[in-house]
Amino acid sequence: MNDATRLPTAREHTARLIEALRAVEPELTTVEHWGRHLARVLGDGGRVLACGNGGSAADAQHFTAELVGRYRDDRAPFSAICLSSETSSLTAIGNDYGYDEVFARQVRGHGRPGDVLLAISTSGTSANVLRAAEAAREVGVEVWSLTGPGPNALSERSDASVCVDAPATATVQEVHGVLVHAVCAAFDRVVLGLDDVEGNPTDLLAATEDPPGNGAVVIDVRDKVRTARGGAR
Ligand SMILES: O=C(CO)[C@@H](O)[C@H](O)[C@H](O)[C@H](O)COP(=O)(O)O
Ligand SMILES: [Zn+2]
Repeated sequence: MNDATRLPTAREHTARLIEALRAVEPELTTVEHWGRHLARVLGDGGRVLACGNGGSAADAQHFTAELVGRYRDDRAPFSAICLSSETSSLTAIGNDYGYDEVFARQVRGHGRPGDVLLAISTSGTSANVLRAAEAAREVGVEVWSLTGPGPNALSERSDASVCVDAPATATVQEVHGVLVHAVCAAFDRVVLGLDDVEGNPTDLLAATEDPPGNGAVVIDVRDKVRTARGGAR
């Protein structure tokens, strides 16, 4: 059996993962930004949607569960829906409109301007995920994607994306899992007012990273964050 068809040993598998994690390091500022931006969107009553197929469906579901439940520390729940977990919607839409529409139709149903869609695809070419990204942009939902090597069709349909440059689907999925947790940690650092990696208190106002003049949103976030912290002022 030649090297292309041979399945890696556990040691080789782990070595490939370490290499892929090193390669994705320049993208970590993007996922930190996503976490901080989500704190503003969800704190203001917005919503995040997530979707993917197979292992990426599991990643999408894992992500939304961290936000509705909790990542590490206790806090208020936030609105996050995994479109791949809605079995009755998935089967009905798939049956009535075709599998390519299963996520897009849900995006049109749940998404509101300013919301975020996290679209996950290792190939970056799955038709139902591409349709979801297109539908999101049509209704004013921001599209972030986690993909394999890029650029690809999904990254080209996204407002921002992190493309993991690894040849194996399994490795890409494993790196996506790390990135999902990194987004959640950045989100919680803002919501819970925890120190950032340099030991500086995370400043909620700075975290919005929006130009001045959007005061109402910031105030709303502060209220939600106070609730998230259990009402402490
Ligand atoms: O988990 C795995 C492979 O590790 C599979 O279930 C894999 O997710 C499926 O083949 C998906 O259909 C792949 O879709 P995508 O990541 O290319 O969008
Ligand atoms: Zn898998």
